Amino acid sequence: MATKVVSAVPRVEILARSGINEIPTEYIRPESERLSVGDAFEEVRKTAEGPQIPVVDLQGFDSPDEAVRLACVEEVKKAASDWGVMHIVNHGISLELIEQLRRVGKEFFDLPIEQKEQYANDQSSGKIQGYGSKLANNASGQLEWEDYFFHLIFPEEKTDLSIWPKQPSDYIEVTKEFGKQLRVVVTKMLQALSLGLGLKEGKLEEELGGMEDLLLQMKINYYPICPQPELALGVEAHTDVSALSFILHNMVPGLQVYYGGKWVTAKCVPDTIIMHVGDCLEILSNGLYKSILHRGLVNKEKVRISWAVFCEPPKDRIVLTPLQDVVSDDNPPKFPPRTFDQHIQHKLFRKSQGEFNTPN
Ligand SMILES: O=C(O)CCC(=O)C(=O)O
Ligand SMILES: [Fe+2]
Repeated sequence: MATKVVSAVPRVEILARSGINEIPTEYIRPESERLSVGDAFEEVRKTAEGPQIPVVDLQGFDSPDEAVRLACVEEVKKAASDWGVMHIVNHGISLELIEQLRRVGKEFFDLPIEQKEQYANDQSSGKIQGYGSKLANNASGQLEWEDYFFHLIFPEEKTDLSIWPKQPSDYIEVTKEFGKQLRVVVTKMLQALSLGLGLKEGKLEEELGGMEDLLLQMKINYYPICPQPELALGVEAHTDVSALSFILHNMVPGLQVYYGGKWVTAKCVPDTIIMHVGDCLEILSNGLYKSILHRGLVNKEKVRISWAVFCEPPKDRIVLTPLQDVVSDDNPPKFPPRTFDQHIQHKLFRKSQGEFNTPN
C-alpha cells in the first residue's frame, strides 16, 4: 500500500487552502503587536506619505569619472547609515535572469505538497537546508504565516545540489547563475561601503571571508493568502544576522521596516533589489551602518513570494569586532568581539530571556 508523506510540521499552505476563516491561535500575534499589524495592501497605501526607503542608483560606481564614483559611494553610505536598507537600481543583474528566478521558485512552490515534502528539512537533526516552516521556539508557541525553502547558493563548491529542487528542471541552472551574478553585486556593495568608511575598497570583503568563505544562503519565503492578515505576521520583527541581505519578491507588498519610531511599508519598486545591512556589518562599522528591524506582513488577496539572500561570514574562523580604523577615543567599540556563531547564540539567548520587546 502506498503511504502518503505526511509531515509532522504544519505547513501554512495546507492551512490556508483548507478554507478556514479564522486562523489558529498559534499564529495570532500578542495584542500590543496587533495594534500596528494590518493587511499589506492597506498598509502600503498608508505609506504613500511619510518617509520612504531610499532608492540608490549603483550605475555611477562603474564610472571612470572619480567624482561620479564618489557621489555613488556617498549615496550608498547615506542610505546605509540612515536607514540600513535601500532599493538598488542598476545593480547589474539582467531583468531576464530575475524573471527566470521568480519563475523557477514559483514553479517549485506550485508543486503538490507531497512532492515538496520530499525536500523537507529536519531542524532537530541539524539538517537546515530544504523545505520548511517555522517551529515554535518559545513558550508561547508563536508561529509565522509562511513556508520556505532554504539552501546555500554560493560559493559553488560548497553547494549541495542533491537537496536543491529537481523540478522545475531548470531550477538548478537558473539559481546557480543568479548566485554567481549576485556575488558580483555583493563585491560592489562591499567596496562602496568600505570606501564610505574611509577604508580600502577591498577591506570589508576581506574581513568577511572573501570569495572563498563568504557564504550566500537563499531563503525563498512563501506567504500564503491569510484570512485574517491583521492578526498574523509572515515573518516576525527581527534584524538579519548576516553582513548584507538582498531581497527580491513577486511584486506583492509585505516588507516593513521600523524607521523613525514607525513601521514603514516597502513599496514595490520595479527593477530594483532591496538590500539590508545586517548585524555583521553593523558590528564591523561600529554602528555607523544600521541593521534595521524589519518584518513581513501578509494579505487577503495574493500569495507573496520573496527571495532573501543572506551573505554570511564563516561561523567560527573570523572574530567580528568594530574595525580599528572606525573606532577612536571619541568613538569606542560598541560591540564586544564575537564569532558569527557566538553572535547568533547570543541573540537566541537574549530572545529566550524575552529581551526583544518589539515595538508596535
Ligand atoms: O519577505 C521579506 O520581504 C522579508 C523576509 C525577511 O526579512 C527574511 O527572510 O529575513
Ligand atoms: Fe530579514
